[in-house]
Amino acid sequence: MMKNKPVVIGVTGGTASGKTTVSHAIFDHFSKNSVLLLEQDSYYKDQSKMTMAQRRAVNYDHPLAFDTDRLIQDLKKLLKRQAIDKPIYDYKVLNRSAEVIHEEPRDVIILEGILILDDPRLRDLMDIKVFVDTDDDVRIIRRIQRDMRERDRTLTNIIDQYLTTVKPMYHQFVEPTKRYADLIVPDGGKNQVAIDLLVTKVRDILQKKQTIN
Ligand SMILES: Nc1ncnc2c1ncn2[C@@H]1O[C@H](COP(=O)(O)OP(=O)(O)O)[C@@H](O)[C@H]1O
Ligand SMILES: O=c1ccn([C@@H]2O[C@H](COP(=O)(O)O)[C@@H](O)[C@H]2O)c(=O)[nH]1
Repeated sequence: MMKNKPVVIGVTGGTASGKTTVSHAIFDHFSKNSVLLLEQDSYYKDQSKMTMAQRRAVNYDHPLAFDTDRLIQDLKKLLKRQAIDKPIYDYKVLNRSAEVIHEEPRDVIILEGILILDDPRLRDLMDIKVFVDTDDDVRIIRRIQRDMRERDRTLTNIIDQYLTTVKPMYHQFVEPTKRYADLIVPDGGKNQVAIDLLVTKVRDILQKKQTIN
């Protein structure tokens, strides 16, 4: 019997708004084999041919930093129930790793990233679009804590990057995509009502797809 098209949920918002936390909260409501988490960050362009100094100078908050064609190609494959080889991004060396993760198609795909609603081709593949809305001051505090702890960054480096690219790009490219969202979630992963609503909606879509076939 032909399998149904998977449900695609897009989760966006500024850096450190809580996208990953929300995505994991949704993920936890389903069995591991039925949900796939796809991070836009995995699709940063290959920078193997660049020096470390050149990598440090990249604007990682601009749509052109991503290999969006590959992301779209992979998402389309998953929608056709085909497996993909997902790239891995390493924030410490500012480049894609030489390895990939083999991912099997799943019933639910959660696509998470700062600029997933910027490209209409990606938007068109989503069933539900979510914007996690967190105040800028809270996000920069969280980013400082996280990037020092997990991404090998210094305070000076984080502040400099935030002021030169992260903040202006957020206002130019990320925040304007809020208009495309079906649901705006304040308070991210701690917003249990929003998480419950999303889980209910995904279950509803899955059930309808099963009934139709
Ligand atoms: N509601 C919250 N309250 C407190 N800390 C949070 C909350 N949501 C996320 N965080 C923390 O903030 C950091 C960034 O959250 P994350 O979900 O990774 O954001 P994003 O994926 O949008 O960059 C993480 O260290 C996470 O644990
Ligand atoms: O090499 C890199 C690649 C990305 N970034 C920053 O990451 C965030 C997006 O990730 P979130 O988990 O949504 O915060 C983006 O703002 C980039 O600036 C980086 O610093 N270095």
